[in-house]
Amino acid sequence: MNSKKVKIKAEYLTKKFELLPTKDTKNKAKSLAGVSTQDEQEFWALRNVSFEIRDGECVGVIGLNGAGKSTLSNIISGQISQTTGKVEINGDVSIIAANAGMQKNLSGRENIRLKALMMGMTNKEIDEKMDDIINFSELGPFIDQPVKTYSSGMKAKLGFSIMVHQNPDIMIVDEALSVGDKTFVDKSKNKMFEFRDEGKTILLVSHDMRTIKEWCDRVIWLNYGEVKAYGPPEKIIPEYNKFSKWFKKLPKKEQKKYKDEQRQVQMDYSVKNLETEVFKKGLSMSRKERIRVSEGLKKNKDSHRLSLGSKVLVTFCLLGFIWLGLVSLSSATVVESVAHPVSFFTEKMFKEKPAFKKQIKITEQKGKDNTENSAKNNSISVVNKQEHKTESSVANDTAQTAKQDRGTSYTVKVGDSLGSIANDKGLSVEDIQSENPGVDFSVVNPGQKIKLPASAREKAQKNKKTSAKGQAKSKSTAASSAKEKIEKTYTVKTGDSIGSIADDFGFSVEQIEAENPEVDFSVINPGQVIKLPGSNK
Ligand SMILES: Nc1ncnc2c1ncn2[C@@H]1O[C@H](COP(=O)(O)OP(=O)(O)OP(=O)(O)O)[C@@H](O)[C@H]1O
Repeated sequence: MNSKKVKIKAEYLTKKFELLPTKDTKNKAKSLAGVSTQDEQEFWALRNVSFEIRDGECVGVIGLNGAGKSTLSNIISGQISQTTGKVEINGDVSIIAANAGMQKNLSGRENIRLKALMMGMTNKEIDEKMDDIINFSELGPFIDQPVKTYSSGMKAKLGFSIMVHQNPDIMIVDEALSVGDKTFVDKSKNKMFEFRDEGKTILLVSHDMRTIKEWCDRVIWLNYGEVKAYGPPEKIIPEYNKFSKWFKKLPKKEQKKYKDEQRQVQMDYSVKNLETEVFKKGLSMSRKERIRVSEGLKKNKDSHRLSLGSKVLVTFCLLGFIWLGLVSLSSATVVESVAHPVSFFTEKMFKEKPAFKKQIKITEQKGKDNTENSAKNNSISVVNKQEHKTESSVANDTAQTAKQDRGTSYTVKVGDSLGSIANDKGLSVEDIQSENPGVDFSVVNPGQKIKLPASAREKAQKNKKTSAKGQAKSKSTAASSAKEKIEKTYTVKTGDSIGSIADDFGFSVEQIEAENPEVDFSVINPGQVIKLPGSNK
């Protein structure tokens, strides 16, 4: 038995991608919401992948383009999640792949800090290592340029420098060294040998069989998402080379046919197939083991899909927002709309909001005021304005009454009694009682709905309007007498003369002189107060 500690253990791993045939935004939106579309096609990039990697091992991952190598390294580094199965990782993982985890708009230096912080290093530790990382990367002044301006070799240099200085337990190198220049690759290889000698675990994804042979203790050969073989390089590499030769020798048409058939198998795959494969191989499994495996196969769902619970929650929130929107546009309150949804939709939703209605009424009234005012003299306009203002408030009152009385009911509020309601509405207690024959009015409860007699209500509104007009009239009289009082004296302003004052107020000069016998009107000064006669000429 191998005494070395397991560093990576993968069991019955699968990875399913949804393929969308078009870039249709409708399809994209559906996919994000977790709704499957008819056009959607499943593609199993990994199928039933199981292996173990132990402490200090360097394992190579090989296979044709599209075999699933990067998908596997991304699952192990935690960048994407598997669809089914289990991955056990014991230690810190760092991945270097072309573009892996680089922020394109940040500079090389900023990316170093970001990746190091993500690995749990402190700013002080990063500052101490920053110069070493930059020197190792050989990027010189380009370290302060945005990564989006780097060549693929420069990105690989930066990624590799960051990784070796992070000193992780498990290193995943995905084709990153194939793009660097020879000097850098040699330097990086030496560094990786040092790591391997320190007993660290390395997963190396490569098409270069020489490097795989030179470095790896074991090799995983992936073929169209499946593990075709797993073993020592001296056994696996010749098998793979033989297969590669066979494939390359096929006529183009045959190559295409082979690829299409394999891809079709990847599209037709399902968890059911996986279960059949697993249990066929594991006929000798104990019942307990079968249950454990079965659970593992169901456990991980696609992370980009919403669970049923999340879908319900999202739908509920959306409906809630729509409901609140409708309530804000209607004449009902949220509580009313929830308590009486049917009447909310049939009666309240399509009625104008009272506040909106009130606004229109006031605007109309203002327009009326303006027309009337322009036709009358100033003193009358003051009074008229007061009267109209009062009528506006009657309009407001009426709108408010209409709001309360809309339909035929009134909702009892805290502190209401039958008497107070009757009083407020300008009705008699008997009016209300006769409109609600079955109701016991000895006790009225907040929230209780009572009917209001329609005719009496109109009467009440009329009464209210009349009394408001009466109030306006008396206010107008009061305003006139106030004006008379004000006009008994006049304070002389700059530019006034006895003649101009007499003209302005409709008196003769003699009348003013007679009212002010003590005043010498040959000179009058601004600020001087003079009496005005009691009546006009
Ligand atoms: N996000 C995705 N959506 C749909 N299909 C995907 C996605 N990512 C990868 N695939 C598909 O999964 C399969 C495996 O891809 P992967 O990149 O793992 O292959 P690979 O072995 O690393 O290839 P290469 O040697 O060319 O790098 C491919 O057929 C690829 O088209």
